[in-house]
Amino acid sequence: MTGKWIDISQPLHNGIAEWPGDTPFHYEVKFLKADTGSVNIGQMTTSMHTGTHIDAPFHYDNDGLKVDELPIDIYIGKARVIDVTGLESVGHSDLEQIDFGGAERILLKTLSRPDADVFPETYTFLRRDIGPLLKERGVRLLGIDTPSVDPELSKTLDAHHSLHDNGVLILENIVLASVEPGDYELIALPLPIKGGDGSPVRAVVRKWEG
Ligand SMILES: N[C@@H](CC(=O)c1ccccc1NC=O)C(=O)O
Ligand SMILES: [Zn+2]
Ligand SMILES: [Zn+2]
Repeated sequence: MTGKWIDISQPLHNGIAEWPGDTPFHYEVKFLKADTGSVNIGQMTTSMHTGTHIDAPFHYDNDGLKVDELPIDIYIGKARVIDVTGLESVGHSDLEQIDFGGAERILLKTLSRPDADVFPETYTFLRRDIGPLLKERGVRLLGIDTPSVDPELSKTLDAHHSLHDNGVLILENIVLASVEPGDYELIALPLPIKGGDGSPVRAVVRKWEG
């Protein structure tokens, strides 16, 4: 018996918090069935970095890969959820003693972003020494339950670059409040947006039955 799928995505709705200054998420039914005679047709406006999403390296590197160029196998497979609650930041020294179990994907549970509708004043961020450790352990995807792997006011995006320089892709704004540490199967596929700097994803996990 395989476990139930758990949705770890932030529901997208008018009122979800965008990155400060960025495009707000908006969805509306633009054409009503009453008017078209046959169908309701919705329209959505969004930043690529609102809600649960992946960053394409092009987001922070003009020469980086775009969404449609990323390998999809990164976003499907075994992932280990690691509890890092209570830490102001996470780096090499916080993770070096932790067993990743050979997982190519790790999901960090910080619980530092309690409400998807409010952009947090502070949240747990990653330090620049994290990339080499993850590479050494064979990690290819880092997921986190915060709006960014870097602090809000960072202009140098040290954590984004440290991960990128070490071949680790990034998944942000996942919801891990009801997910216990352990091994899971993850699916978090980006949309094939040509030239995209990122993409919303529907992220789901279920307990790994290895
Ligand atoms: N790095 C964040 C987003 C980000 O930094 C951002 C998003 C929209 C508008 C401005 C942003 N950063 C500005 O310095 C992310 O990856 O989602
Ligand atoms: Zn992003
Ligand atoms: Zn990011």
